[in-house]
Amino acid sequence: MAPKYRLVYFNVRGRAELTRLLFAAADLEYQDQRFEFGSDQWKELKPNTPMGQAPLLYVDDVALCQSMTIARYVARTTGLAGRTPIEEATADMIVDGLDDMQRKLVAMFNEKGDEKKAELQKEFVGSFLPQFLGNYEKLAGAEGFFVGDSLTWADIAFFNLMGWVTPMDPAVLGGFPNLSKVMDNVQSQRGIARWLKERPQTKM
Ligand SMILES: N[C@@H](CCC(=O)N[C@@H](CS)C(=O)NCC(=O)O)C(=O)O
Repeated sequence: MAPKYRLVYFNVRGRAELTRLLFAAADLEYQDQRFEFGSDQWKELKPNTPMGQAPLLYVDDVALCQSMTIARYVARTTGLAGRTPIEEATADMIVDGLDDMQRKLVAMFNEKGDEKKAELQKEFVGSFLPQFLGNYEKLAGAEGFFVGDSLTWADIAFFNLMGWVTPMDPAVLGGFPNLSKVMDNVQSQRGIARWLKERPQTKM
């Protein structure tokens, strides 16, 4: 019998959205259970989770935590992790590299001081981002896939993280044709296109 999947997270995109996109891409049924931050439901569940944090993915009775472990597991289960060990490692490299950008974004968004925030933004937009995207542009093929000639979780993870960046500058990928193609490939994938239309409108 096929396993039952239940994803538990807060009512935001945050650290669960990559997994939701993967389920959508594979058209794999799962329960998308959402709590409010600080809710009684979460307070009750927290002590009974492996590390006291969400997201969690329950695969039948097995509880997995750590967002990237969960996403990688779903990518493997759905054939989106790469076809060979070297393809899998290449996809992992792209995904792990995104963490550098994510840490910068989180630091910037969490910064409370106006002056410091402006300084971080200036460094991000003026220096970090062009260099980062320049590297990723070379890693994406002209067909718009980071690995081989078909969609993997690397493409989906890139698309997902760019959701934080494009609201700041919608034209940010203007000079990056391969990366623009990655974005098109992901958002036009049937299951993902449907999820993007129907997903709850929440905070990032
Ligand atoms: N490294 C973990 C971090 C998980 C994490 O920080 N989760 C936060 C929400 S984004 C959380 O569970 N906060 C509620 C709490 O700690 O009670 C992952 O990637 O899953």
